[in-house]
Amino acid sequence: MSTNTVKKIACIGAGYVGGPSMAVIALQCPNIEVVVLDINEERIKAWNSDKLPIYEPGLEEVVFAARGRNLFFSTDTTKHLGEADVIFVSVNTPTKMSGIGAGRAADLTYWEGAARMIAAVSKSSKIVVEKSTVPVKTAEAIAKVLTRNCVDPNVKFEILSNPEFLAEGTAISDLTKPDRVLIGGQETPTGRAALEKLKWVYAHWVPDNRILMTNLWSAELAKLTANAMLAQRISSVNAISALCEATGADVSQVSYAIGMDSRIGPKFLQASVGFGGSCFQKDILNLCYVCESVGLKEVSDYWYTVVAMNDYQKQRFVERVISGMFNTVAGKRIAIFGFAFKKDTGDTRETPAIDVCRGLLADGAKCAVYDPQVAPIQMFRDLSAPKYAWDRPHGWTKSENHIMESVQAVSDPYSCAAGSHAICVLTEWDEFKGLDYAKMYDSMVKPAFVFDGRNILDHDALRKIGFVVYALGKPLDPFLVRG
Ligand SMILES: NC(=O)c1ccc[n+]([C@@H]2O[C@H](COP(=O)([O-])OP(=O)(O)OC[C@H]3O[C@@H](n4cnc5c(N)ncnc54)[C@H](O)[C@@H]3O)[C@@H](O)[C@H]2O)c1
Ligand SMILES: O=c1ccn([C@@H]2O[C@H](COP(=O)(O)OP(=O)(O)O[C@H]3O[C@H](CO)[C@@H](O)[C@H](O)[C@H]3O)[C@@H](O)[C@H]2O)c(=O)[nH]1
Repeated sequence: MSTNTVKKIACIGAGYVGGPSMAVIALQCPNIEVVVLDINEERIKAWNSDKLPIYEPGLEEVVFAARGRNLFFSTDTTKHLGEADVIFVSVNTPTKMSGIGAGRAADLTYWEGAARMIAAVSKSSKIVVEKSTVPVKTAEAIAKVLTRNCVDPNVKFEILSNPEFLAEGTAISDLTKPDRVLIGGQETPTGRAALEKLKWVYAHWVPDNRILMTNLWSAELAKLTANAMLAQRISSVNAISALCEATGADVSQVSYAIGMDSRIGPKFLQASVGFGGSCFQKDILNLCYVCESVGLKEVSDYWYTVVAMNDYQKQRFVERVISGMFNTVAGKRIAIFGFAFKKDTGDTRETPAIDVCRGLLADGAKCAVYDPQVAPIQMFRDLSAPKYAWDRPHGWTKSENHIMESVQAVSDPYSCAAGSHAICVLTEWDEFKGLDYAKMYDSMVKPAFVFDGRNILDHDALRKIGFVVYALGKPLDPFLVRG
């Protein structure tokens, strides 16, 4: 038998990363027992039910195939952490809300809690794998927590960094056919042995040349850098979208033209109302904070502009809506099409829809929101939560009355548009492309506006119906240009 054999894997954190990534490992490695653990009992209950706690194309098939065979979801951390030889930690690493580094630094409370749990129950040596996105050098801190808290001095911990690059909405295909799997470890004999063990797990389905092995700090930093560079592309094209509107250029044509340059490439050049999601902003702020803490203020300032440009883009969109509608939206019903941060997910973390709705509500609008995957309770929570409160297991539940009064969650797009002055497209759901806009037009207040924050609709067809159309980064409709 190979010395690399892993018999049991446990994962702390049954969220968007822990759930899907462990399900794929279980499916691909039927001889390894995989147990996903969480402190959130409701979440574990949902993972064990027919209605999984997250929506992700292809996820049900994978979970239903492996669950009960070699994939388990549990809250019994003591038993399963004690038995596992490899432990992934995939807990949330939110932005700090208070204290030193508030608003930028990563809050490692959950990570430290997980490390203390591992130390308390470990009676045999373990490989502990950082799956969460963490600041560079976290492995060093975690090693100290583990070794100083473990009751048995013979127990050894080897820490690996194995950041996750999946994107929501495509998680299962990203996990099944990853561009690369990155594993960082210590450059010592025991570190190299641990690297080989984890590589052995992935080698069940990932080709050898796609499994990269680096030192710990490179792996930790590569994750933050990948997200920073992806977000930077979006902020760059969004910056150009503003210039397009001012000059009559068309951002889709500009993106296409530059994307044909093989050095630039065509992906991630889609102008939008702004990037959202739980990772980009958090990880850039985290990167900025790491830079600052080692005295690299200029480097920090450089990356910070990516977030600042994203905030500008969301604000710019709100201002376009308000100025287009005769400088006021007070008392006007605005149909919001899409609340999730991207299509094919029900996730609303840091979705640009939150900032756009808040901006419109602040000007007195009434927002009617339709999203095929987002539950109304989630929308209300998001619109009333303080910044960064969402990324905590026992999150924010308070809803402010004035938000409840001005926001309506609607279960179909036609009722959402009826009686509205404008439709704002904030998520690129495919179903929005095939709707009967002529029917909607007839039910709306005139002039009826469409503000397409994703550039997914047929703008010429909408204009023919009679809509005044704003398309992000495209030549402005004369109606919207102030005389
Ligand atoms: N969401 C993504 O697409 C994505 C992709 C790559 C990396 N990441 C990173 O992965 C990490 C996890 O992200 P996520 O989206 O899965 O978060 P999530 O909030 O969906 O899941 C984290 C889970 O950890 C649980 N948890 C926290 N502390 C715990 C503890 N001590 N014991 C047991 N469970 C605990 C929480 O209850 C929660 O269910 C973050 O660092 C994130 O930046 C996320
Ligand atoms: O050209 C583009 C591409 C994306 N977006 C927006 O950018 C955000 C993020 O999209 P995406 O990156 O596809 O989804 P995430 O699930 O946030 O995945 C990112 O963040 C994850 C968490 O770290 C990483 O693992 C992934 O590699 C990285 O793509 C969304 O609001 C998108 O609508 C654009 O506006 N224009």
